[in-house]
Amino acid sequence: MPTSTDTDVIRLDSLSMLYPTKSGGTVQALDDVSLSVRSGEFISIVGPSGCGKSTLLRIIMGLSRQTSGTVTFGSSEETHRNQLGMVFQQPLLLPWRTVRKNLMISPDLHHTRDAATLEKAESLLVMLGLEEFGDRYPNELSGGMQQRVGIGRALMHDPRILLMDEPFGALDAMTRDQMGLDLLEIWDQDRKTVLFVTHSIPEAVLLADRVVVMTPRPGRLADVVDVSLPRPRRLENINTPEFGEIVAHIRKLLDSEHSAH
Ligand SMILES: Nc1ncnc2c1ncn2[C@@H]1O[C@H](COP(=O)(O)OP(=O)(O)OP(=O)(O)O)[C@@H](O)[C@H]1O
Repeated sequence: MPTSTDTDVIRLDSLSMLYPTKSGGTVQALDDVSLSVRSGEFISIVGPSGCGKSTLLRIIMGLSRQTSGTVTFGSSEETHRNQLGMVFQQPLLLPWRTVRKNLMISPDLHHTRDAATLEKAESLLVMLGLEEFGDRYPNELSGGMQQRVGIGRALMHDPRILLMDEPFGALDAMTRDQMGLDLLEIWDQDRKTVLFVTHSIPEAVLLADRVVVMTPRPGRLADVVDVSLPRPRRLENINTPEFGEIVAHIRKLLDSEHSAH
């Protein structure tokens, strides 16, 4: 059981997930995952392919229902969904809508378009460095810019918690590094709580306060590693011995879990 405090925004208690298979059996994706996430924390989640990282975010988001265990938001389980924003690996933009109108998808769907939501979209365009591109269509943007729109869309309703599932996985290495730093800048403005899934250990360490390391399927928590490097973080941090030590420690954890299976 995780130790809970007043500032916890998400608490996972003994989460397990079994998926039914077509042959009538089951696949266990998660096994007894417990974690407390504090308000404003940036948590990265790493683990081998198929260990249940996406499943974990989908359960928190409410897109999947766990087989057992509980997810608690703040002090209650209710009305949490509008506190959550999710960013996927593919930004899933509507190609026939401009950038501005892609940001407005949710207000348009929920008939909440008003002066405040339009103003929010404009301020996000500025924050994301896309003010020149509001009237452009997704196919006129680079991959990094498209992903920025995806992040903007998740931020439209000002969620307290941002769930990010390999958001930079489809980007080239340089764009990816820059996007990580941009994300930290956005995060620094109002310190949302972030859960960030990635396959890159250096990216996980560069961004996070803590890195959750998962075992191969069924995903359990191998360890939760503190990253006490000073902020603001910069790419130069990657070359420091402290950074290298944390990365090596996580790599070792993943390797030992891999060989134990
Ligand atoms: N809807 C589903 N039905 C059946 N099995 C599923 C379903 N979704 C995921 N799984 C299985 O559950 C396990 C965990 O999948 P999940 O996508 O959560 O892993 P992941 O860690 O995010 O993987 P990756 O890093 O490759 O994206 C996998 O074995 C996968 O095949």
